[in-house]
Amino acid sequence: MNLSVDDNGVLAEAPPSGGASHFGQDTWQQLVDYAGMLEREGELRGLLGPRELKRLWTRHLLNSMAILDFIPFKAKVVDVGSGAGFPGVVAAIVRKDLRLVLVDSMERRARWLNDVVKDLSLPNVEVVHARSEDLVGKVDADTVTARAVAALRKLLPWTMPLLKGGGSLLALKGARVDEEIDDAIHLLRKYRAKWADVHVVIPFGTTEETRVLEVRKKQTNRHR
Ligand SMILES: C[S@@+](CC[C@H](N)C(=O)[O-])C[C@H]1O[C@@H](n2cnc3c(N)ncnc32)[C@H](O)[C@@H]1O
Repeated sequence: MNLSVDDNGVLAEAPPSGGASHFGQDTWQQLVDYAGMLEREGELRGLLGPRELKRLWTRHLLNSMAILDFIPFKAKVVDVGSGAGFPGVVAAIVRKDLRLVLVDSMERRARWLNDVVKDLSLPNVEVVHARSEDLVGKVDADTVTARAVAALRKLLPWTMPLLKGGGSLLALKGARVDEEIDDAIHLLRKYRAKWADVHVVIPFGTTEETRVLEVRKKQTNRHR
């Protein structure tokens, strides 16, 4: 692991090399600026513990990128339980074609997310302070994302009603994702899942496998 001490004496993981040529200079600079905000304020504002700062890039920023290839071009994305901004803020920075709604039920986290949007000038992001359950009938997303929010059996009722027919839930999951799927089989049927698939990804700049659970919602029947 590559650690560095910043101007404020915070011990944090350094960004991986090659980011600017992979993502483009401006995008990479925004990611570095976002990491800087988290290093300065993340612990103070109750977003990340000191242990997490030591793996801010690999465990959080780069890990969040695992979902990006599964989001359609120009999709409307709802990130449920964004917290510090994972994966929603990372998606907004790297994929400028997307429109993102970052949802968190905790007011101080919604405030943090609004500060990030303002400081990084992210025009494609809206922050909503709400429980995802309260948004049913108010949003119609192509993609819903979630990381470290709840086990699938809880997540399905919170997220599937926010999706339009043919849309996908993309959840970053740990190694026990298959058990979570087994545990939620009856709910997959109830919430009109067409299929569920696990994509194993090694995100840019990391060496560890990450699992992206994709649950595709059935198309809505059209009556003529
Ligand atoms: C463990 S944190 C994970 C945050 C972020 N996704 C990450 O990966 O670091 C879970 C977040 O989900 C939020 N949350 C929990 N239940 C929620 C719900 N029903 N609707 C919206 N947000 C919720 C919490 O406030 C918290 O910020």
